[in-house]
Amino acid sequence: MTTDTTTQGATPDATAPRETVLDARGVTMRFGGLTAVRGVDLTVNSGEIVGLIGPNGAGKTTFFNCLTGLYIPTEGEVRYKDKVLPPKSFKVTAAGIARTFQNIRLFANMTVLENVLVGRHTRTKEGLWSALLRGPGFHKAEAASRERAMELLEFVGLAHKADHLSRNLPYGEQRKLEIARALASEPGLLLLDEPTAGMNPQETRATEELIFAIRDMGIAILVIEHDMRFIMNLCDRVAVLVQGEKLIEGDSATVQQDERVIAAYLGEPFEGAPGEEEIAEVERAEAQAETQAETQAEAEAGTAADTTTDADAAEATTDAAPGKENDR
Ligand SMILES: Nc1ncnc2c1ncn2[C@@H]1O[C@H](COP(=O)(O)OP(=O)(O)OP(=O)(O)O)[C@@H](O)[C@H]1O
Repeated sequence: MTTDTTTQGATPDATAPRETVLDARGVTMRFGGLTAVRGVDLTVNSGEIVGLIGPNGAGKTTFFNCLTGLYIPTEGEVRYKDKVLPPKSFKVTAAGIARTFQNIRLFANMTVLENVLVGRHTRTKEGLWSALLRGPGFHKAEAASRERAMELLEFVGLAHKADHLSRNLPYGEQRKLEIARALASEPGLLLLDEPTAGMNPQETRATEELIFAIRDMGIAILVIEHDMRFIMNLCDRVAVLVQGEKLIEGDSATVQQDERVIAAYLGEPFEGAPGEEEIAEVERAEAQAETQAETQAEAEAGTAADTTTDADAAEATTDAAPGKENDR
């Protein structure tokens, strides 16, 4: 990777004026009877890396989908730089929000470079006729797009694989390519859905550095992740979703120490919890087996003691038998 690895979790210039990049208010998403997201407010400011965490099924991806026009929220409003977002994903991308997906969505049979070029289409002005006629305007725009795409591949460390088919990249590099493709739309806000899923510790560390470098380019970031160490090290602010609702929001230390967050992650035993009865049954059976084993051990020890006594007694009897010495 060619990014500057000296960057840290704190924003580069804390005194720089902050602009609200994303402003989600009262976002609710219902699927029939299920409320996946309920009244969630969240802001992301320029220069910030904000984390969104929560247990499985908490509604994190659904919330992302509401922000990016994949879902139209049942209630609430999402603004990007003070403009209400249109409910269409390509328009949201054009407005300035790019994203990656939890399940990588690359064009498997396209090259690495082509995948990034696809990501640029919202920023190219050449229309259909220009493309069909392939005039000078088209060639100029195409050359500029390729140049920018190569810069982005250089940035994520994949320039040397520009001609490889994306399906042949190792998993960690596919995630990097997804990020390069998202950056190709020149976003002001990048949403990352589990960017380190399936990565080894080295790849995770490299991704952390890459995200800091993206932030330093002036792109605000909202990231979903299950790796707590990664998120706490990376983020200026963390919001916690539990069962569709925002439980708490704050800096890493505040969130990490919050007992409700710990309980939501580790789980607290509660009356009638699934499996409680089974656990109790296993414990009873184990206790019973232990008692039986102890009783048996005692019984065996007792028998052994009896046998020893009998033997000793027999020996004593033999020793005491008259004429014994004479028999030897
Ligand atoms: N399209 C859909 N139709 C019906 N229910 C859905 C849909 N999408 C998500 N859900 C439900 O909404 C809830 C929240 O799911 P979501 O995927 O947003 O959670 P998550 O926090 O991203 O989970 P994970 O960490 O496992 O990815 C879940 O109960 C899920 O089954």
